[in-house]
Amino acid sequence: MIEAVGLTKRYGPKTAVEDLSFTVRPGIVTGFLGPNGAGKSTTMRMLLGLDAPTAGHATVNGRRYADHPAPLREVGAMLEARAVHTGRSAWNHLAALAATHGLPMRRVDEVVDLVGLHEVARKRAGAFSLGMGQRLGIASALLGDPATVILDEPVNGLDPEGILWIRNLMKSLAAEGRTVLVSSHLMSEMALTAEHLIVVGRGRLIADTSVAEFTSRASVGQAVRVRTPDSVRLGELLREQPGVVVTPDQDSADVFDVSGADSEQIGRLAALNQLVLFELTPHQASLEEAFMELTKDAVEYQTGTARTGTAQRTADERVKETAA
Ligand SMILES: Nc1ncnc2c1ncn2[C@@H]1O[C@H](COP(=O)(O)OP(=O)(O)OP(=O)(O)O)[C@@H](O)[C@H]1O
Repeated sequence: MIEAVGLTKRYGPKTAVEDLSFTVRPGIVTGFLGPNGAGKSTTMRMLLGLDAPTAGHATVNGRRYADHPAPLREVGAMLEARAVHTGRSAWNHLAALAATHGLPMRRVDEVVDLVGLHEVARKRAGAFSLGMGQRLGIASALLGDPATVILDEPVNGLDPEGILWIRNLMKSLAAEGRTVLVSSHLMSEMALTAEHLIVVGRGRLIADTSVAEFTSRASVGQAVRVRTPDSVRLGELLREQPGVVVTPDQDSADVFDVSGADSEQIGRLAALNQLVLFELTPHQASLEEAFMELTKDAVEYQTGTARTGTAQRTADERVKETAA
């Protein structure tokens, strides 16, 4: 069990995390979700005692991380881009870690097998691919057989096979009764992996909800794809309507998505103003769109429609394909 109470972190005038309180329960995977810069890594660092909170506190199984006599047995963590670029072999790296923490050497072989690094365990870890590096990071996190596991963006940069492997690993760790907290900026990934979600934006709590609840709320949302040569004018008219959100398409100036108004309302508005329509297509808002809608005011470095852009969708689709 992880508990954060009023966690706050300021770097000079910059508030990275503000008054964040949440509980992470054992037995399920909890997704820690938020756009880039939302404060996920900073929060995780505070949970692990690597950053001192400006205010508030965090405990793991009732104690602050630093107060655990054998923290590696209590909490295993892999923080983002934690490079193990070293001349040591993977096995030696893990063995050194085990020796420092008084863990038995047989545990090194166990975790090497668990993460599928058996074949390359004696090779230099510095020459590892990103995926192998992630596996080694996870092996380090699991070395102490911890009751609590914290992983920062573990699927970043992985191929579909690696993503599937991490997803299944997290689920099995939770099924063993462990507390599993995993951060991501991809809603679709969390929908496939986590049961519960803690969503943050600009350092603040935006939602603390089950994935099922989030998904059912999100799938209610309808959007309409509009294609018109009068996109600027129609977009302006739609934005004047209460509750209507217009999202321009990245690839075509004639296309935009509308939520908060249905096809009939959009068609009538266009007719009233003598604007030409080429297409009106209702579609269900995807989970990713629902997440972006939820966090749209909390995105730190927004570049036009970048977060709805092609790269994001491609990653999203890849994850879905892997699940299929
Ligand atoms: N050491 C630091 N000094 C100053 N500002 C910092 C520091 N660490 C983080 N920040 C700022 O705090 C905010 C939260 O950063 P954090 O890395 O925790 O976000 P994140 O949700 O993990 O994002 P990402 O997914 O991009 O890693 C950002 O605005 C970041 O620039």
